[in-house]
Amino acid sequence: MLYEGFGVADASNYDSVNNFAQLMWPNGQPRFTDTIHTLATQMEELNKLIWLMLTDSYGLQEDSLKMNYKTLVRMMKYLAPRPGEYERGFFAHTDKPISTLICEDKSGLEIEVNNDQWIKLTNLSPSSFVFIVGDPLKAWSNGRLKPVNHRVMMSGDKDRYSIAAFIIPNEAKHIDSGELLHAYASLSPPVSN
Ligand SMILES: O=C(O)CCC(=O)C(=O)O
Ligand SMILES: [Fe+2]
Repeated sequence: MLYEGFGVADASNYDSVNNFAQLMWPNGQPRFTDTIHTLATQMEELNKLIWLMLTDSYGLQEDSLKMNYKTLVRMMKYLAPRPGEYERGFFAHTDKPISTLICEDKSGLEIEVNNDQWIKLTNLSPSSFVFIVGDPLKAWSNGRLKPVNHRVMMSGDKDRYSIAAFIIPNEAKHIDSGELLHAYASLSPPVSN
């Protein structure tokens, strides 16, 4: 198997992580719970900060990007490919959550910049996080924010580990920029896709 991963739903909620841990380890696993909960809380904070930077860069109020969400943390492992091979670890896609933060221990994440032209994100420091715009942010921004197509490609002889925090809307809801369109009207035109 080249790829495996598991996710913890609502991971910034201590009880939710604890319930998950008790399913996996009936005697509890406080260290796991503390680690995942702390990680999720901090990744959620970082995400909030980036949302603030987005609204601020459009000259909008802080609360104009107001969506109820939960944070799902997923830990992933990609096995090294056969020697000399360049192998797909995760198919090309855009993210359905509002936004995603990813950190990786070894490069592998690639983004599509033009039709079928891929760039590998390299030289990320171990403490770097990649912010990925999800499909709902495209709707929210009326096409200005572009959900980037991304994938994971594996090479070399080391396995790769990554951790993602997915910011998932609480309920399926129709997102459009609605009354914000007026605020956007004075901004640059929407990005065409
Ligand atoms: O493992 C990664 O770095 C990316 C995974 C990913 O894009 C996803 O789970 O949506
Ligand atoms: Fe993704």
